[in-house]
Amino acid sequence: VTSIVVPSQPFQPPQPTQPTPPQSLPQRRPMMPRQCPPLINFPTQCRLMSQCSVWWVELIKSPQSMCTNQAESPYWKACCPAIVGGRNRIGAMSEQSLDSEILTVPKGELDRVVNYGMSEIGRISNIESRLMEHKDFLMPGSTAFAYFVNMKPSDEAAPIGEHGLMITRATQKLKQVMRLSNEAAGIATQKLSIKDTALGGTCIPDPVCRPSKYRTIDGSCNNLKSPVMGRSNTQLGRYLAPKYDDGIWEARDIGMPNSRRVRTVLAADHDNFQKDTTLMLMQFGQFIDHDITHVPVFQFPNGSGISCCTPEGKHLSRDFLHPHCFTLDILPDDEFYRPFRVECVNFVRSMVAPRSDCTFGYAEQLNQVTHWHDGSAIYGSTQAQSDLLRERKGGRMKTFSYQNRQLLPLDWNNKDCIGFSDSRVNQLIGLTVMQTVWHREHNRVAGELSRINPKWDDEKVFQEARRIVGAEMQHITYNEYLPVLLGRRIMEAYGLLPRTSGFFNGYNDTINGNVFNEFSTAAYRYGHSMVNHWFELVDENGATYDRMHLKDWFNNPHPLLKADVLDGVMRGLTFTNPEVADDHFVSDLTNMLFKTPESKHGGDLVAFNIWRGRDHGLPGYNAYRELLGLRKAKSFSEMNDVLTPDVIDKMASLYKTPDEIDLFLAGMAEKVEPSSGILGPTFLHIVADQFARLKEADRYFYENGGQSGSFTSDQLDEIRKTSLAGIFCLNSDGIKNIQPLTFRPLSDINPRLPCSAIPSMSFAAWREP
Ligand code: HEM
Repeated sequence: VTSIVVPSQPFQPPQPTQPTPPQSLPQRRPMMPRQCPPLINFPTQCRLMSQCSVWWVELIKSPQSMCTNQAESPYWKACCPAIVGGRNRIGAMSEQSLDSEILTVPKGELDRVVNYGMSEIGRISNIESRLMEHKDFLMPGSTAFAYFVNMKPSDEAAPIGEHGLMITRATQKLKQVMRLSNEAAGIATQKLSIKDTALGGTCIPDPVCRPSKYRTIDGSCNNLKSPVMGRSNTQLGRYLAPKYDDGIWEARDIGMPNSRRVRTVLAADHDNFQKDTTLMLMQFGQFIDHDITHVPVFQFPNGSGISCCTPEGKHLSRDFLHPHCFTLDILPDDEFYRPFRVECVNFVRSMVAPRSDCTFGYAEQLNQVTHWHDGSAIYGSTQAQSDLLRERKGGRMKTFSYQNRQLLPLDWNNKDCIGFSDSRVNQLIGLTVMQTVWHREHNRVAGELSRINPKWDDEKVFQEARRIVGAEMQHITYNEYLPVLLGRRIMEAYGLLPRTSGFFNGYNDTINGNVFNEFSTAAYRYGHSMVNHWFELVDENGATYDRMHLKDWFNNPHPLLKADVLDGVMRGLTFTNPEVADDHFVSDLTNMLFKTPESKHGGDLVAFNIWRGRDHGLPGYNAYRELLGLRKAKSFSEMNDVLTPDVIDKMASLYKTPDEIDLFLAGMAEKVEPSSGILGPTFLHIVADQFARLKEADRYFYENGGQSGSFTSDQLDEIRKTSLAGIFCLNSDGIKNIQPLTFRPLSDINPRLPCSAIPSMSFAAWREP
């Protein structure tokens, strides 16, 4: 199946769309062909550079394919083939079907276990009162507190997590009273509904869906047959059933090697730069991750963070340990932590969600943001969050105006940027820059819409602007970002390539559009490996004038008050190469994560990723090899198809059997095939499949035709002119030059150009008579 279709028309020179601007393009201009040459035997047309981004690998070898002609159009262009189609994906991973025995449980017994589950909340609350008296909560200023801020449940998530916990505890009791095997306890119990029990009130009611051109804020009513699909505060999906120690929720821990040790042996800090991408790939990747997934951890009822270790990094006595602690042990031979005498690192278990089908069964983790790629990182994932972010004038979002620059609104203490759209917004400067730029883009679009449609009220302008901004984000993701991450071959196989024209008609309401646990807890954390030691601040001439070391700037957005920082960071992201996505990570993340000015050391994000995988019961790497059609390894050496002998030897020194190997680091260590983007096969397929779900299962996907939220074809053609470079030109403080493809480094085909050579959409197609 191919989605590349030969255009039936011979090459037509493009029609000028705008008058020629006064700015001139760089002197070293590639050749301008009179007729577009074929590219790997496909006929081509002269298109905007951003619309040729999936052909980067070929274009870079074929500079004669550049076709910018200022007499016709001010924009930077290349000759590349048309892409139409994008249906019938052949690459597909499916959820494991769970066959199980039928359980018959007398009603009285069910009621008893349900009461037990409910009483657990009271028991935990008693423990919590004692711990609060003992001051076992996290204090601002500590690394553990800074970590907690990024993992904090929203007001809406906290009670739902409590519901999930009651059901999980009831299932654990059911296992005990019925003497069930691990498998039966986690899987067969899913045939038992909780609807007619005292926990029935925790079942997620189906919302009443009205036909609408706009997405709901909480993501519900996207799939009309399954209106809760993708809603915020619902469970993650899974490809494979979990391997919890008790089959239900006990973390996968028995007999497993220490996760910090796994990290230090397998993943050293070692700089190696990915030459054909920019650090923007890392930063955009994190931003869209925050749009689709955020699993919070448990907290105290008053919103304080749970402390699982003493402030000096020692273990608490059992009497003072919160039941949701899953502390990370530091072994005595740990070279980094030993001088600080740290033995214990704070780690709290992820919140669990009631199962969407309202049954007993193994625990599923809670996603507190909408699963859809819908801009929820800008707009919030609940009505209350959205309400707090809106200005209620002209369809705008609130801003904090500082020296005539529009920044993100401040939090209650007037200290940091507000976290209603996403509580992780202050985590690092690059992310706050990204959030700010997209926030501004909303207000820019709202301004343009109000200008051409002065009769529209605040609500209409807000919803239309949100719809357009969501579409722009999706377009950049599928058109510019994913092709770099996955490569064109996998993009084609999974039907991910965006079309050059026309609608996508592959909406499928039978596909589960939720984010999957394997994606959020392992595969999509690939981006942690691409993080650099610092953010460079670069000026308009391309010179680096400052560096912000990651370890010194966690959770500190204040530099953005300085006039040149937003643009400086943005330019830095487009100028710098990231670290290679592999099994190496910078020490700023592996020893210094969330270090505060008061502390000398921080946490280890890679050890946390491994630990989180066990908290979520993710099966081992070998199970995913089998799922993806690689050979299930009986011995370590059988993994030599995708792992190097060095990695295999290290794994054999840590794990007893191949089945134990944690998914995250094995996925990162896999060899990358040429033409398969930047990920090894396991993560490549998990990520591709997730983005295929987010496309095909999303009724509001921007390219869809024939749906209530579909754009007109004229509008869609305008959205297709959007590029990340264009978004930066329009929303920076004063960026004047940028390369057209910001995920790719500067080159002859991707030079720094004046912003006037980067197109942006016109709003005429939104004008209402
Ligand atoms: C300096 C940059 C970054 C920092 C400091 C950071 C930090 C974190 C932290 C603390 C967590 C939670 C760990 C836990 O489970 O306990 C996390 C989760 C995650 N990170 Fe990152 N991250 C960074 C960049 C990225 C990038 C570039 C990507 C992807 C391209 C990414 C993807 C993810 C994903 C998918 C999760 C899981 C989110 C969830 O489901 O809750 N991160 N990150």
